[in-house]
Amino acid sequence: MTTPTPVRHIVNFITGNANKLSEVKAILEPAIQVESKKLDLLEIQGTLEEVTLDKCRRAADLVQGPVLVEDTCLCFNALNGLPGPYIKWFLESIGHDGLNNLLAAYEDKSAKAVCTFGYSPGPGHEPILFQGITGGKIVPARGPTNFGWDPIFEYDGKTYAEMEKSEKNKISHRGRALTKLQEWFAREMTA
Ligand SMILES: O=P(O)(O)OP(=O)(O)OP(=O)(O)OC[C@H]1O[C@@H](n2cnc3c(O)ncnc32)[C@H](O)[C@@H]1O
Ligand SMILES: [Mg+2]
Repeated sequence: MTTPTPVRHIVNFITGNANKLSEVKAILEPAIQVESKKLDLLEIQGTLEEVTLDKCRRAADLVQGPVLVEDTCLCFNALNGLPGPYIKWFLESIGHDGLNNLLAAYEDKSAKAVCTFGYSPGPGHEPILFQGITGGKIVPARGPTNFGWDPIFEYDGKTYAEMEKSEKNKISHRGRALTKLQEWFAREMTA
């Protein structure tokens, strides 16, 4: 009897964010090889799922092939989930201090980091979504400031920015979403 040769999967991750790319590579490789195209995709307004579905369809049309995309949200519970998918613009406009100040009037500083990946086999196919959520709280910035809102999101006593990369990837919104993607790839692509 011959043992089946393991299939090596390749994904084309479309993103304009180098930090996301390096985390995705660290988590998926070598089992899934991550290639990438740097494109800033237009993002619609809507629910977390709608934003990623549209981003994924748009990416598949642009590259005319299989694609992986991802949209990240930071949802403040006291604000019923805002800034949510608009976190990038809030962060760029008001920074870490401003984001903390948004919660000044509330006792509840809890937040959810939500990562939604969309995978499409190509144009015309409905994307498949993989979502990961990590609960934490918003705190005054601590740690290196090289990736987005990492310094103000605290999980289990440490901000994401204070963690080793491998430590963050184990418990992060992105790590959790990618565990689901890995399980799906292992199931679907070997069937
Ligand atoms: O091209 P894309 O993949 O869309 O990359 P982006 O940087 O535009 O990313 P999003 O649209 O998903 O916006 C999410 C915002 O949150 C930031 N962000 C994403 N993941 C993060 C993480 O794990 N830790 C801290 N900040 C993060 C990111 O820098 C953006 O400002
Ligand atoms: Mg974006």
